[in-house]
Amino acid sequence: AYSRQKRPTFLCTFDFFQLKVIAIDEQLTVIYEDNVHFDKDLPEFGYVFELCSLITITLDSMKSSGFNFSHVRAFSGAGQQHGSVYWKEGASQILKNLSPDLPLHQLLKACFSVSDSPVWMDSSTTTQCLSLEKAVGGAQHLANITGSRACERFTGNQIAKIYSQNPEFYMQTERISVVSSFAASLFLSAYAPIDYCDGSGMNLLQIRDKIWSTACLNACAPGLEEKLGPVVPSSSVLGSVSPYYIQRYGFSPDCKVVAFTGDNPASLAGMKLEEGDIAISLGTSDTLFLWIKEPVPALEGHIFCNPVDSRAYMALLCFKNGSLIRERIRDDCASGSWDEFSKALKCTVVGNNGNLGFYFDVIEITPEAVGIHRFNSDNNKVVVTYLTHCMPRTRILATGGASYNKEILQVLSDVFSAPVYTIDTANSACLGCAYRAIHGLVAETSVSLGDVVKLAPEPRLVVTPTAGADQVSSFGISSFSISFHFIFCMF
Ligand SMILES: Nc1ncnc2c1ncn2[C@@H]1O[C@H](COP(=O)(O)OP(=O)(O)O)[C@@H](O)[C@H]1O
Ligand SMILES: O=C(CO)[C@@H](O)[C@H](O)COP(=O)(O)O
Repeated sequence: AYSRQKRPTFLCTFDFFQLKVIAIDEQLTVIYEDNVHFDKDLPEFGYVFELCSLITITLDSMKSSGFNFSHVRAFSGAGQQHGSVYWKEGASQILKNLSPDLPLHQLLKACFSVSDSPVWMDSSTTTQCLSLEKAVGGAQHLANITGSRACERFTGNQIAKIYSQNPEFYMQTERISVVSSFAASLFLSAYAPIDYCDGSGMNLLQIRDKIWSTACLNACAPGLEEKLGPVVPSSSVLGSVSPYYIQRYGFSPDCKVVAFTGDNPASLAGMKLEEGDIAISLGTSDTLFLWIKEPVPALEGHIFCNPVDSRAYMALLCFKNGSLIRERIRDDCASGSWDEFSKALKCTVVGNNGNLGFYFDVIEITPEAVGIHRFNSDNNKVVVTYLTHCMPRTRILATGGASYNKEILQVLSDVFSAPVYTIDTANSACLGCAYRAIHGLVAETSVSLGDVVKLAPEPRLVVTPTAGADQVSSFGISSFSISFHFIFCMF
């Protein structure tokens, strides 16, 4: 099916639970899409190797389905933000000499100095966060430099913890990648630089100057700049795909690898976000993000460099208790069925007669809170202020696994009093990387991503606010972030 003249651009996204792949042709039409999950397909492996295994499984399966890799002009990818991978001394030599007869996870066995690579869900670095903020003159000052106050999951603090608890592992490390640059390194068979956008999820990058902050690096671990390598614009062509993929899968030697980035930044590209839009990704985490022109870092939320336009920025709020909570509630209250879950939502009146609950099974990031907090309509504990954040023209662009659920999108629409749109795939990060791959080929000529993808399908309207929803007083809530939780807790 893929041997037609059109040359597909191929991309993948990675996190530590699943790998997704999408290929698009020159008309920006999706011609291949697949997901591989760890738990189903790889129960016997552990961690970073699992990601390598997923890449092999996915590419092998594309090959056996007849996918013509020789037509791929460029690809890019995305990975969960903040996670880190520690390459052991000598790993770059092993990477350079991969035998195409063997799968990646077998070839890279001796390559890692830390076997349990930290992922974004890790919250065990409070000590390191406090010390980083102190070292640079306080939380707001750190936010002014790096876009965020010190966050437990951010890579700099994770590195600082590894250095303080296992200095020998740190010393044996020749390179530290984030998940996205790790995956790009596999395709280049050489260490890939970190892109500006994922670099700004580390508490280490000066987001205005786009250089590592010496003060932050020094506060985390010695010799860190060398282990991190350079940072590059997110649209950079990093090089050509390595001989391993040419020989094993038939990629063209001209196929370019465009810098990989974070999953949320890639979704921003995939959803073709416009000013005034709010994107909401309902994946494992729930995230809300916007395209912004000027960074105004605060103590809540994050400002990242924009993955599409190096002069702009991206604001993001991340909520840890996302799909995993919805799954728990589905299992507790809806017999484990999304259909039952949706029916329950559908027959709940807008505003749930003033009953509401906040469900933080694990310590939440935004806000820092834990436990289950439910309030009935007589309870005064919820501070009432109406949402004022949506402009009349605001569109909510929803993505991620839970955006398949129309009833959840209806609640979203009612809470924000704004129409909710989706794109044809919930894998917007994947699609965004395909767009970024094409853009990478022309980015140096100052063509914008918007120009490259202007023919791509526009987001589709799925739901509009229920009449009167904006008048329901129980929707009065104290902050934007609380509102975001509230929408999932109505039944
Ligand atoms: N019909 C549905 N209704 C609500 N949630 C769903 C539905 N289908 C899938 N999900 C949720 O989507 C999540 C996966 O979303 P996805 O965007 O693929 O995750 P990730 O953030 O890891 O890339 C699952 O954890 C699951 O709970
Ligand atoms: O930490 C963040 C954003 O700051 C998360 O959004 C991660 O980027 C991973 O998200 P999931 O794919 O697990 O939802």
